[in-house]
Amino acid sequence: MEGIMMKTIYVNATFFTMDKENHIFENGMMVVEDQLISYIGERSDELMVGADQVVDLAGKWVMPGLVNTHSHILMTLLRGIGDDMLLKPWLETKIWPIESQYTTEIASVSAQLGILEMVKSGTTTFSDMFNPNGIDSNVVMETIGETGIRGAFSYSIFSFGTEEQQKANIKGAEEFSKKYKMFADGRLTTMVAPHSPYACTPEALMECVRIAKENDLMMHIHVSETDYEIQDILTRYGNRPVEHLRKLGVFDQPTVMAHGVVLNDEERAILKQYDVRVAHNPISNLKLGSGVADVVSLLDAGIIVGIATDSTASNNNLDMFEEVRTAALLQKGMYKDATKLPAQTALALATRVGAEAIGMGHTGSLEANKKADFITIYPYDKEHLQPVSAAYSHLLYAARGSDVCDVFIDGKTIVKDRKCLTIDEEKVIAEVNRLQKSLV
Ligand SMILES: CSC[C@H]1O[C@@H](n2cnc3c(O)ncnc32)[C@H](O)[C@@H]1O
Ligand SMILES: [Zn+2]
Repeated sequence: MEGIMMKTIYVNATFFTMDKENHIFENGMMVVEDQLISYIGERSDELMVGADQVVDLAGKWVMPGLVNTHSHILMTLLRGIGDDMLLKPWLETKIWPIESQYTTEIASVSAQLGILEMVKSGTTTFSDMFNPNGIDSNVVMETIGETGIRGAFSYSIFSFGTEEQQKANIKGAEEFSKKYKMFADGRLTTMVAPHSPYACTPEALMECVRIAKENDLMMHIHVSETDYEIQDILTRYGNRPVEHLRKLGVFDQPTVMAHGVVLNDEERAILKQYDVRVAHNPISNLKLGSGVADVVSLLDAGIIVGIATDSTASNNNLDMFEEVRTAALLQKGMYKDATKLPAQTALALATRVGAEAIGMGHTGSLEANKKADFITIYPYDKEHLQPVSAAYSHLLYAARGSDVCDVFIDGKTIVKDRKCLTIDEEKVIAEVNRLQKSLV
């Protein structure tokens, strides 16, 4: 079919566009030409002319695929390891020692399991950081490419080990970032990902800025996750993390900072000034006992915020429906004000705004000229989605990842009737269980 334009028309569904006006088209129509949406709106017989395929969605809800702005799919095999620990001992006594045993096979299978879980729960775009220690990242990237998902996959930089090892780490990150900047038909890209201000020296952070600048890449970094981190950076460098990174030039490049749990007004003003985006990981922050990010204040300050799961070792699932619901409920509870983070705003953070946060504004909403990345839910046979009349509310407050029926990315069917067409589900599950035994 190469070179031939395919025009597919989706009808008989309710379309939640998640565009800025939050249009909803009941019994609407969406036209997809190759990878792009060319029309979304009321049903029009005129536009049916020349269609290669008309798909009857039989009463389903259609919304843009969810956007997970901060994940670690290579850690999916670590689900259930290191529960009930604070971040520092969790990383230092559990996660990093286990990651030092990683092989390329473990990394690839973990990535497949993570993506399988993501797509089957409605995520079509993700932004990930991985620990490259001991693995062939080319193999992992090829594996990810085959799944059909969209996203950014970032080779992390840590200032650990000998000087030689640190140099090799930075060199590896630079080569990887360049090689895969435009990969898998443009679905996959890279960012430059220093782990954090506490795991990277100022010199390493400045090298990251250089790589990002020279290659026109975004930065992705864990920042201001815990009180401990604030004190640690203050003691080591005389400034809190945001000011420390600002001074080193990190925010001169478009940056996504994961967490932002511990921020003051002055820091929010800096983030706004430098257009730093925040990936909010509510469940991971709760589980690691880090706290609750003040999303309302971030949004009030005009900062772009996306929603994220972090890894299955601190979550412990990749269900973005659960994540965004938790995000909304936490702000209401924290402010003792039920009007905070209402359904439409929260869902926008998990779709269109999240996509913008990670520099992927070409996806995240159902609009003409955007990528055809969308998911369907059939509500009529699900008790928890009745009565169907309050659909918008249900998407935030009642829906689950397991409600997702079909997933389309770049106009291609990735999941059909809850079966992933690009990943051998049974094989991955068997391999995960075999490999996990070799790790612990
Ligand atoms: C930066 S590459 C991925 C690497 O980061 C570690 N990690 C996972 N979750 C967190 C978190 O919430 N804060 C800090 N570091 C985290 C883990 O070692 C991953 O492999
Ligand atoms: Zn993380």
